[in-house]
Amino acid sequence: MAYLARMNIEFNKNEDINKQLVYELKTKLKKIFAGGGEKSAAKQKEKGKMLARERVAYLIDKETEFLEIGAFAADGMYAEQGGCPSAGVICGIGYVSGRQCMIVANDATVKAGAWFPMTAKKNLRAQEIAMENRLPVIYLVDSAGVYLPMQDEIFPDKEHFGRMFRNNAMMSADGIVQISAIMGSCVAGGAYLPIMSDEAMIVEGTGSVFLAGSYLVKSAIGEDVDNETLGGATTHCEISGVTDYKQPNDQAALDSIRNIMSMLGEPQSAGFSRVKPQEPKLNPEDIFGILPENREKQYDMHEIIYRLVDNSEFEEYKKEYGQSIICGLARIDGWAVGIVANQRKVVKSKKGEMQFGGVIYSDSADKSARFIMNCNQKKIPLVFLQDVTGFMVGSRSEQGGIIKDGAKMVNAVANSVVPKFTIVIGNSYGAGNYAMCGKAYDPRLIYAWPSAKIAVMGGSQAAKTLLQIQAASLKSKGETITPEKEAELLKEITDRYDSQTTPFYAASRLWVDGIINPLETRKVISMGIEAANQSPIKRQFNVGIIQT
Ligand SMILES: CC(C)=CC(=O)SCCNC(=O)CCNC(=O)[C@H](O)C(C)(C)COP(=O)(O)OP(=O)(O)OC[C@H]1O[C@@H](n2cnc3c(N)ncnc32)[C@H](O)[C@@H]1OP(=O)(O)O
Repeated sequence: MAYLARMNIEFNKNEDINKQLVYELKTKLKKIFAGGGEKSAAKQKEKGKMLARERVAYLIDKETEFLEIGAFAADGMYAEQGGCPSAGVICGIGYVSGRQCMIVANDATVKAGAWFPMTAKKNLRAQEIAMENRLPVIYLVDSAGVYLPMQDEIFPDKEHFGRMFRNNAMMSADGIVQISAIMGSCVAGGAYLPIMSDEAMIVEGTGSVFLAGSYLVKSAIGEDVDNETLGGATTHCEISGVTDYKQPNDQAALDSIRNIMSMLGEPQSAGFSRVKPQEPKLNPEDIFGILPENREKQYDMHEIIYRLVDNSEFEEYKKEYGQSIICGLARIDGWAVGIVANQRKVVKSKKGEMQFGGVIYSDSADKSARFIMNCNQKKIPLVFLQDVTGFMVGSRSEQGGIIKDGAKMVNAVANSVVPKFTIVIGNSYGAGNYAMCGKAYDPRLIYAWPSAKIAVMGGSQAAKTLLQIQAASLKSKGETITPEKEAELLKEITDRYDSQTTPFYAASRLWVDGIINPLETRKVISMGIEAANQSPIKRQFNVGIIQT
């Protein structure tokens, strides 16, 4: 009874804190959804324009989900420039006339939709998702081009603005549909994008598209001309032939896109297995009470898995072996998935030794590599549930060949041809982030729970490591570090690490596609597999050279 009472107290405490984190997430999102603010929104409205989020809401099918990508992009990154909510562009997967597509909508309330460095990263991520899944792309364009004060960070490099048009061309050649609506000023860099789409429509009176606006034309060649004459709907639909359809207002342009989308031919199918979806038998709301409020504490990851999968049924692979990672088959919203999840409670190794929770050992890496290969063989999409502190360190582990077993797992993850989805539940530290399909390993989608922490190592670990390096360096010069200086340094490093380890820090830099309420996890994975199912696997699964 005492144990149960203690469990209840823990459960309630976890529940309070995890629900509070979700509340904070919603509050932050609400602020971000306000874009560039009321004054700026009113200016757009005066021109008769809809706001970017209103356009997206009007475009998508009623009562369908919109899976937003990068809502937190750039959050807190450009304070000096007055901020750049959602990096000034709304991106996400939505349903238009029954078809899943990628929607990219510039937010003109944020510096006239000009591109900051994170705007480029986000646009390219949206295109990457579209390309991998062969999703049609709808661009609702309203952009002043490069954010001029930061041009050196946006303009010429491979992952900068120019890559967008390169991708437009490559996608078009690859048969991926792209439709654009010019719904505001599209200047310079902003001008190519719609015209490189398959077809572009333009809104009369508010839409304009030109390589240089009236100010630049005046300074470059001395011509006095207004923006409407330079590149308005009449110029481009009647004189230049640059745009394909003239629309009287935003609503008409969006209706026209819906009409075009309704006529697309059927997509191909990758043939992933799906049966009738079932809700989990165990209540997903319990996750709030099971997930410890503190990232150091243990819990049984099985309990989370049972609350994410259909009918709470999980076919566990090598259950008794390499237990610090849990592998197994299940269904999520009807889709067959192979789950690879870090176990966060202490487990026993095959030799009966205790293994720390959240740590990858030789046996668990070896098991995971084989399970991942199996899923590739069977065309089953992979889902990684991350709560990992890294690979096991120390002489015993090194002598046991942890590097070669870890390399095997990394190899299998990197070479997987089935789509991969990653949910960062708790810690995502060190090479554990890589082996568990962090952003560098091409997950089709990667989302974090508000409880996530992403860094090369935990704050206090990093501080102690750095301190030892510094102390050794001083010692080699015949100096010592005072206890006061040591304490000051420890605090400074821990604070910096802690501030950089939050899910918000990660999401603002697009290390993850977003932060979600744990209850949204099934939806994210299901929509992700539905998208991936439109892109047949082209490559034969083959791992590189692995050490046995
Ligand atoms: C990629 C390549 C090859 C090239 C490029 O992209 S170069 C970029 C060239 N772009 C321009 O020259 C556009 C300049 N902007 C404009 O002409 C106008 O802003 C507009 C016609 C696009 C929109 O006019 P609107 O009256 O609706 O909005 P503004 O009041 O003018 O602007 C709102 C807000 O945004 C700032 N802004 C606008 N464009 C840029 C930009 N390109 N870079 C930096 N900042 C920009 C503008 O200063 C204003 O800021 P505040 O709200 O802080 O005053």
